[in-house]
Amino acid sequence: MFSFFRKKPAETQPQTDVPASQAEAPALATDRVLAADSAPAEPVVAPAEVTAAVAERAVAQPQDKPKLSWAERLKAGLAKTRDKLGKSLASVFGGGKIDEDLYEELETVLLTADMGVEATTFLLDDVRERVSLKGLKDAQELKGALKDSLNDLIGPLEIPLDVSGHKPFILMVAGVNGAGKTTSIGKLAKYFQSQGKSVLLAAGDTFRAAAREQLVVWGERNGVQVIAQESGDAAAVAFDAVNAAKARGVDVIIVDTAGRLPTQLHLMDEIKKVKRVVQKAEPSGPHEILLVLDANTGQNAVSQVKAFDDALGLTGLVLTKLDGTAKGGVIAAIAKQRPIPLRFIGVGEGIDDLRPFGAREYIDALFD
Ligand SMILES: Nc1nc2c(ncn2[C@@H]2O[C@H](COP(=O)(O)OP(=O)(O)OP(=O)(O)O)[C@@H](O)[C@H]2O)c(=O)[nH]1
Repeated sequence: MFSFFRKKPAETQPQTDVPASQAEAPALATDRVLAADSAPAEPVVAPAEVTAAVAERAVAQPQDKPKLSWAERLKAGLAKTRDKLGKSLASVFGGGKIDEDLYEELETVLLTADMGVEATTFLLDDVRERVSLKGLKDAQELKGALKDSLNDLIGPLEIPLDVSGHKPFILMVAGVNGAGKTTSIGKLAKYFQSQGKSVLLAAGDTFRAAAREQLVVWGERNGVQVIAQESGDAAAVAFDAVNAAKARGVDVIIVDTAGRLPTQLHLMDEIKKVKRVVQKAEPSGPHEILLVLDANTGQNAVSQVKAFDDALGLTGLVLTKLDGTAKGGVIAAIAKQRPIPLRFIGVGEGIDDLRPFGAREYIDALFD
């Protein structure tokens, strides 16, 4: 489980403004938890398995490792993709003249980096055009042309999320099981807090008790308000949370939802209902519907984007776990087939390892 949700030894526990009684009893589940800023009226002790799961996942974040810059972490995170892509490209760009054999080699490399057929065809055509326009002759000059083509393709996905237009700004998070939704929400909450925004989380993953407890405990320890219900449906949690956020003047509300596959039609109906109910609580919302994708799924991520977009009308994407995969090229496939803004990318388990997507820095980390 994600490191900042894991329990750490006592001496490394972070200081928080949560009362000691709460901090020492993180495994309390409440009928309705108004974490951090108000004590629950009648707390109920969580079942043993939930308690154990929470203890396992709870809190902790100061990292003992030396702090690397984002550019360094991005580069380290993309090592696997770079290794695969870079090594193969090195042989393509290695020397010699630009000819059909070389384009064929390039095509294979792009396909194996999970860019997909459409993006690969686009990139090859675009590179050919650049080569003839600039009169390039040498294979070594191809690298710059490819980087520029890739930038033209994925650059339009770089549209940062601006939460200043609404108060509360309602952000709904969707994705398949285990994509990294709950952990990304923790990272996003910290990210918005660091921008001086107040954040409220709606623990709308009502299928997995541990996911709810995970958010509640994490919220308590980090001064982030969490709305959760021990039972009930996700839509009800979202409705309550939006109203609470309005009443409390919160800047950003993030609604977690349970993982689901696009083929599970009843669950897709359920998440559509969450959206409709959010709209009942606040007609202008949700202001952002984010799909969290696990980069390891490669081309399957594109199918997920299409299916969730058709069902919900996505406004943004989060691509996690780029650090554990050689399939980083999937961004190009998404850009070609369903270009939805890629708001954030995740390259590790640390709280700071999720950042806004920057096309140029991504390409540089991939090639250099
Ligand atoms: N290496 C790495 N691991 C990550 C990243 N983001 C999330 N994870 C891990 O992915 C696993 C699943 O994350 P969760 O947040 O529980 O996923 P989820 O989508 O909420 O899961 P469900 O609630 O079951 O749908 C955890 O072990 C996280 O630590 C990342 O960018 N890099």
